[in-house]
Amino acid sequence: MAPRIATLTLNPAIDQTIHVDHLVPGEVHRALSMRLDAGGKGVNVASCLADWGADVTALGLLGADNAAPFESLCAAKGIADRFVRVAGSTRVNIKIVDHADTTDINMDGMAADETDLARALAPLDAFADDNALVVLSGSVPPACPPEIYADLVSRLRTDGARVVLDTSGAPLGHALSAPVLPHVIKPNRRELAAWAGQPLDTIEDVIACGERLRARGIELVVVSMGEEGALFLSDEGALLARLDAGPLASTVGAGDAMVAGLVAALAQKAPLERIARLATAFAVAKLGRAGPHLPQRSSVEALSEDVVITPAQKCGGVVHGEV
Ligand SMILES: Nc1ncnc2c1ncn2[C@@H]1O[C@H](COP(=O)(O)OP(=O)(O)O)[C@@H](O)[C@H]1O
Ligand SMILES: O=P(O)(O)OC[C@H]1O[C@](O)(COP(=O)(O)O)[C@@H](O)[C@@H]1O
Repeated sequence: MAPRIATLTLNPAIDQTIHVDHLVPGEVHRALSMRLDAGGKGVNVASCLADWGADVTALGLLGADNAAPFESLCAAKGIADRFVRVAGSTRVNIKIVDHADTTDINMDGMAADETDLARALAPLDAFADDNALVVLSGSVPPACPPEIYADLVSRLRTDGARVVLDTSGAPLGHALSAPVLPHVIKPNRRELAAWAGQPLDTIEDVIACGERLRARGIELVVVSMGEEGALFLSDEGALLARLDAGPLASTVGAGDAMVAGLVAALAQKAPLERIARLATAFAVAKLGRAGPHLPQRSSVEALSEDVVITPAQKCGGVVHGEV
């Protein structure tokens, strides 16, 4: 039986993407176009999984004053909307896209009190069992304890659920030093370096750091590295996966699409190479589109066949760090 999939987004965002020709700090710009997308990490993961054809339940907190884009997204894609509405507005994050880069300006978000958080998490109690796959994604709202993911991982794993974690900063630090660890993590290289407290300049550095985490008991460590691709580390080995992207519509949400792809593969109990292919195909497919959307499933499958997989031994060798 296919696992039931839920995403948790405690700090969602409406992404306001503004296209300009050439961004110059300090200058006045004329926008070429603007769009608004319901976003935030778990929302994007749910959206890509729904495009893939998976049944997915989205949990978290939404500001009641501007919940409409999230409601439309869930309705359009058949995502089960279990978000709790709270007084106020969900943050708006600014994404400035020019000919070369995407510049992100992310807000803190609405403060959430204990009652809000308890209400947002309550549906997980009924959801989490040994056939559940739960994705915990993104930053946490102001005033939310940074240990929240560490505590949740323990609670979900006690109930038998498999847990994928994609966060950064203090919430990641707490989750990685807790006694009970997530099954899967997907930091990007910068987030992993911040956790390690040292630069990870080479692929060997990234592998060594990922292997330290695996040695502590995380089953699958995926480190995304932008256009360099991503590293996938499990007890099946270490793979580097990469695919040239076509014209980039927006890099926002590429990491979330990658998480969606690895969840899609985990739901199929796929081996490591298939996980790496599908996760990379999801990410690259998303890069061609603005907003957290994928093309039809057959196109994503076709991309997955084109992904270039290199055993990590060939790109530097597996390094086993200290526990
Ligand atoms: N310019 C690019 N060319 C090819 N693949 C890319 C590019 N940018 C991102 N990707 C793919 O998307 C994945 C996630 O992107 P990344 O920027 O590392 O994540 P995040 O959004 O979490 O920072 C990468 O591992 C890679 O597979
Ligand atoms: O929760 P955070 O870390 O503040 O990030 C939120 C932002 O990240 C996104 O989820 C995109 O994330 P990725 O580009 O890492 O996939 C945006 O939709 C959102 O604005």
